[in-house]
Amino acid sequence: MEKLNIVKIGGNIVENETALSAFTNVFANLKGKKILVHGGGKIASKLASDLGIEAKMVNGRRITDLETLKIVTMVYAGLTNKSIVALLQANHCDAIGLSGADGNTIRTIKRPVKEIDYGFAGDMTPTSIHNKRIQSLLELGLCPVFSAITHNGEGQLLNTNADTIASALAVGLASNYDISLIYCFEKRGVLKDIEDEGSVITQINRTHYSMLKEQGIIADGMIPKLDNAFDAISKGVKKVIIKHANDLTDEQAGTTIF
Ligand SMILES: Nc1ncnc2c1ncn2[C@@H]1O[C@H](COP(=O)(O)OP(=O)(O)O)[C@@H](O)[C@H]1O
Ligand SMILES: CC(=O)N[C@@H](CCC(=O)OP(=O)(O)O)C(=O)O
Repeated sequence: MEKLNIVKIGGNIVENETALSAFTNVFANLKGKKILVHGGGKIASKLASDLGIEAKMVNGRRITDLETLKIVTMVYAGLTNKSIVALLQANHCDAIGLSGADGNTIRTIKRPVKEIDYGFAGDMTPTSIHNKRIQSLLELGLCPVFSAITHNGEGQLLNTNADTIASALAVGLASNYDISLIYCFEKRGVLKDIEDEGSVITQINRTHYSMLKEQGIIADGMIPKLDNAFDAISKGVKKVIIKHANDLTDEQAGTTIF
């Protein structure tokens, strides 16, 4: 099977001009078929605060009311997505920026209200990913760049966690490609001690993860990231790695999920 790299970059890289420029340069030069997924949560929270709207997060997920949905759509599917595409184009990577509504590439359902009402948050279903459409973009030689905005097929935009989008794309395309799913962020990998960049856990399985979560060593945004990573591995994705954005091409770097 042909190889496909699906790379996700987090908010700390996206909001840092120098880091983003260095990352897009390296990503643009990756050989073969590739997809980029980006977050931008920090920029959205800052803009919301500037506009007098308080960002509300529960378990690493944003509560997305109607006003917040407008902000995240402007930030993720607008400025952030187009800036990244322009940087990739400047590096001779033929990128095309997408929300899930574009080409109906990712259709989600509004998260049902249980104990918490997450508002306009979109959840994946087994048929969310339009693999044929995405495959045809890849066959055209384009590099799809996905923002964290999806749609429900009935005119409603929805906010979907970017780690989840990357994992769902990898699972959805796993029958067509030999996939490496790479989560890039601002640390060297999953760390035993969050203050020590030298304490990278090189390999992690579910049992080890549960133990470290119980001990509070793995916390915050790393929990949904690892949940998505294990979900991908259990559903046929060959390789899932969490690493520093500067280490994208370093095969030895980061934490491998198994
Ligand atoms: N054991 C750990 N190792 C590395 N990062 C961790 C760990 N526990 C918690 N974290 C936190 O998880 C964050 C990554 O999640 P998140 O902020 O959602 O990143 P992103 O925007 O890249 O998806 C890191 O910035 C770090 O603060
Ligand atoms: C529903 C939900 O939580 N969506 C995320 C989407 C952006 C994201 O995932 O950004 P990072 O990768 O930078 O965290 C949010 O609005 O924060």
